[in-house]
Amino acid sequence: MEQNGPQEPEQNDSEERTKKKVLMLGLGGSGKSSILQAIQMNHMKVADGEMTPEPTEGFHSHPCTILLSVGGSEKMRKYWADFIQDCDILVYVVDAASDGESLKLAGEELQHILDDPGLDSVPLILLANKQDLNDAQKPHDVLEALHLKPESLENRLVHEIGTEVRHDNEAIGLGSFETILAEL
Ligand SMILES: Nc1nc2c(ncn2[C@@H]2O[C@H](COP(=O)(O)OP(=O)(O)OP(=O)(O)O)[C@@H](O)[C@H]2O)c(=O)[nH]1
Ligand SMILES: [Mg+2]
Repeated sequence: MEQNGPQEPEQNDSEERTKKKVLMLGLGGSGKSSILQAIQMNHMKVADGEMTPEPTEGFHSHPCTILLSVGGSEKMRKYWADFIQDCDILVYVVDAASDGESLKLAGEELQHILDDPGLDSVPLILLANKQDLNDAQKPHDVLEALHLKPESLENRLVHEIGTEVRHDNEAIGLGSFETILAEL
């Protein structure tokens, strides 16, 4: 196909391979897209404050990280397993204010993923999102409510972080999330 616009810069494959691949999963409506958007907005705010001529690139193209989020509807969950190849860090987002049934389902879906041998010993970051809501459970209680097999957690690093994203993209907890990501 004929290209009118400027040529895309050639992708440096070896550079891409050194980036950590972070897979973000979670049931539909848990807040994955909101979290990604808030992270991108925060990076741009930093760029504005520093009078950088161009906005800082969003989290998707963070220098050391490729963050991939996959939809969590029932239809999309069938494809989760297709994305876990070469995943270095798994991020699981849970609506901490959801009812017992939804937490149970969130736990079953995560257990299914953790049972995949490809994810053996891959670190897990649990984001207990929607902490702003009155009935939100604390991160550790959310982890307990997922009823994961103890052996699934024994052989991997697990971090639990409470997060909240407001409509104006004001976000709490994402700073700790990014710090942990950078350290893993
Ligand atoms: N109160 C509150 N609402 C949130 C928070 N995070 C996300 N939401 C809301 O929850 C709804 C679902 O958020 P999304 O970010 O679309 O969820 P998702 O995980 O990307 O959902 P799928 O793409 O369907 O898998 C939206 O209405 C968000 O505004 C939060 O921390 N607190
Ligand atoms: Mg989404």
